[in-house]
Amino acid sequence: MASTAPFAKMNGIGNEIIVADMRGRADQVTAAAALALNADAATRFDQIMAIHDAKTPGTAYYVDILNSDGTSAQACGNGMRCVVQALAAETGQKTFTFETRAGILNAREHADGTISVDMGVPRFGWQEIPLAEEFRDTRMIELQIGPIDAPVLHSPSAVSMGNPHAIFWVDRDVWSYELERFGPLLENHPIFPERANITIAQVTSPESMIIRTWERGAGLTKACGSAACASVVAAARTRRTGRSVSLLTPGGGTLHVEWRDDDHVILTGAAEWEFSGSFDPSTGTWARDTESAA
Ligand SMILES: N[C@H](CCC[C@H](N)C(=O)O)C(=O)O
Repeated sequence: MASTAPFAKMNGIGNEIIVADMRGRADQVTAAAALALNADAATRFDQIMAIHDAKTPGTAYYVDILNSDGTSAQACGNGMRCVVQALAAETGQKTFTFETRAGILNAREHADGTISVDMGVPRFGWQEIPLAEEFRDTRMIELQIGPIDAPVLHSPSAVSMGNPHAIFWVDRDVWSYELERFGPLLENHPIFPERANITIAQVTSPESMIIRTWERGAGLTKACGSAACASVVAAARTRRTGRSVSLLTPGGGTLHVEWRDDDHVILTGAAEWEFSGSFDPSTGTWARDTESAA
């Protein structure tokens, strides 16, 4: 059995996150450990954020991201806020430079406790998202679900925030769509060779929208930060909103996204610690710290 690693169960406005401290060790959190942790109600999660020693000079840590089905993700905005809160509490530092599969990423904890993550620049090319076939204009791609002559969802915008996203624009209440039924079909649609995170978005003003996301590799979640970023970028690109938007998410929490003039997308919101423990990164066997809150 490998030695155990400390972890914190946290959430980013309801997005269930495990922050795993893998610093000073060479092993990785395995897919088997992810599946085991997710199978236990106490540690059920959407993403594991595994903090490793830095690989690249100029960065403080490398963060490896696993979905609850054991697959890897390039980006996780809500999870990054949890990582920042955990490291800020430990070190007293407020700003961090991380590396993820999607590249270098800066983040900052503000005086009010909210955290902003620079999610980098969005990509719109069909090969970059990626899509399986050429679409010159990814503001609206041909894809629909439901009856052929009366589709329930159709013509999404596609965006990469380091990870693939499709945003379906809806006029009705986002809760009136059976995302739990359509999500898996769309996530695995052949148009998305690396699968995709599927969001339905209702624009309520030039500065606000309501979103629900079916996450690739995790299913329905209470919030998805990279989907919030993708939604705002896609809405601004299609003139549905401006570039600074508040998003209401299914858990009831709000995220703020700003698509800056320098093309970077900044995600801001809260993060919350729930309890701490230690776990075996190869098997997922875990125990709660005795001094940890309930
Ligand atoms: N919850 C995450 C997104 C995880 C994305 C993941 N499901 C994937 O791309 O496979 C967030 O806050 O950005």
